[in-house]
Amino acid sequence: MRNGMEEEIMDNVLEIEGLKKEFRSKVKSSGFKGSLKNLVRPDYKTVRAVDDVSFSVEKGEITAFIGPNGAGKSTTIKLMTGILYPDSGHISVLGMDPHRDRKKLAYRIGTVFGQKSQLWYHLPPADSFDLLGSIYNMSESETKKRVDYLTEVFEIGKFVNQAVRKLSLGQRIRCEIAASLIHSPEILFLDEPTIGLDVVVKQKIRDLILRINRDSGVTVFLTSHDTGDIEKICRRAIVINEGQMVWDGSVKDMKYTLLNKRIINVRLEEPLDLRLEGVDLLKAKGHSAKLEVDLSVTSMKHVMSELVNRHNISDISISTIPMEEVISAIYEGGV
Ligand SMILES: Nc1ncnc2c1ncn2[C@@H]1O[C@H](COP(=O)(O)OP(=O)(O)OP(=O)(O)O)[C@@H](O)[C@H]1O
Repeated sequence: MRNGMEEEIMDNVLEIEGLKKEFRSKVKSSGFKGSLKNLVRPDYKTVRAVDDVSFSVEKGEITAFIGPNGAGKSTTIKLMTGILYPDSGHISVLGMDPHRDRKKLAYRIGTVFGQKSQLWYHLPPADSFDLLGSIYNMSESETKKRVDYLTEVFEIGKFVNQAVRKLSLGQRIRCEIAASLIHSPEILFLDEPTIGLDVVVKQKIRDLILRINRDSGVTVFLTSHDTGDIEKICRRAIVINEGQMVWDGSVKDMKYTLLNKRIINVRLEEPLDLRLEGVDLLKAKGHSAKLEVDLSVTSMKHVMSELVNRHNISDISISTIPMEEVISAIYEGGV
C-alpha cells in the first residue's frame, strides 16, 4: 500500500527542481570590420535562459506560465517536453525524464505551439487527425471514436473537411487543439493559444480548454500574454522573469494581496474634494472621479467614510487593480 508521501508524489504530474539552462550565442559586431571579426574571431555571450527554476504541478491543474518576452518560458517548456536538455536540475514529467524518455512521453502529452502547426497545411484537418491516430498507434475505430468526440466538442464539423489553408485562424486553432488531444494526453502544453483571435473566438477557446479539463482531467500548462486567458481559465500562475521565478501562487492572490490596491469609481452630486494619504486621484471629469487606494497606507473603511461625510454619492463601484497592471508590476520588480 502506498503511504501519504508517495500519494503526494504520484499526484504531481510535473516536478521541476533547480532547473538551469544557458545558451551561448555570437555577439554580432556591425560594419565591415565587425563582419570580418564575426567571421574570424567571433565574441560570444552567455544567456542564462532558465536560472534555478523549481515548481510542481498537480494532476488536473490549469497553470498559467507567464513572463515578459525573453523571460525563459519557451525554454522551460522545451525542457519539459524533452526538446532541450538542461544544464543542471531535475525534471520529471509523468514520472519520466523528458529528454531520455522523449518518445514514450510524446504518447502522453499534447502540445500546441502558436507558430508551429501539427496539421498538414494542404490537407483537411480530418485527414491530419487520421494520420495522427496512426502515428499514435491507435486503431481505426479508436481514432474515429475520438475524432467524432472532439469534432462535436470543438464544433468543427462544418470545416473539418476543408484544407487547413482555407480555414480562418480561429477555426485552425480549434482544429490544432483538437489534434493535440487525439491521443488523449494527460498533460496539454499550450503556447499562446488565443494570440491574434477576436474576443468571441478567444472566449470560445477558453471555454473549450475548461471543458476538456473538466471532462477528462487533463492538466493544462499554458503560456500567454493575454491577461484574459490567465484570469478566465487559470487558478494558478507561475511568473518568470530573466530566467527566475518571481511568483508562484493563485491568480486570485496575485490580484488581491500582491498589489494591495483598490480602484474606486465614483459619481457625485458635486465635484470631488478629497485629499487623503494613500489615495491617488487617477481621473476626474465633472462630477465623476477614479481613485486608487493604497491599502498599505489607509483603509477602505476610512476612505469610504470620508467620501460619505463630504459628498452626496450618486453611484460608486470598487474594484481591484486590472490584471495587466498587477503583472507589469511583478515584471518590473515592484512587488
Ligand atoms: N536557441 C537559443 N540560442 C540562444 N539564445 C536563446 C535560444 N533560445 C532562447 N534563447 C534566449 O534565452 C532567453 C529566453 O528565451 P525564451 O524563448 O525561453 O523566452 P520566452 O519567455 O519564451 O519569450 P517570448 O515570450 O518572447 O516567447 C532569451 O534571452 C533568448 O534570446
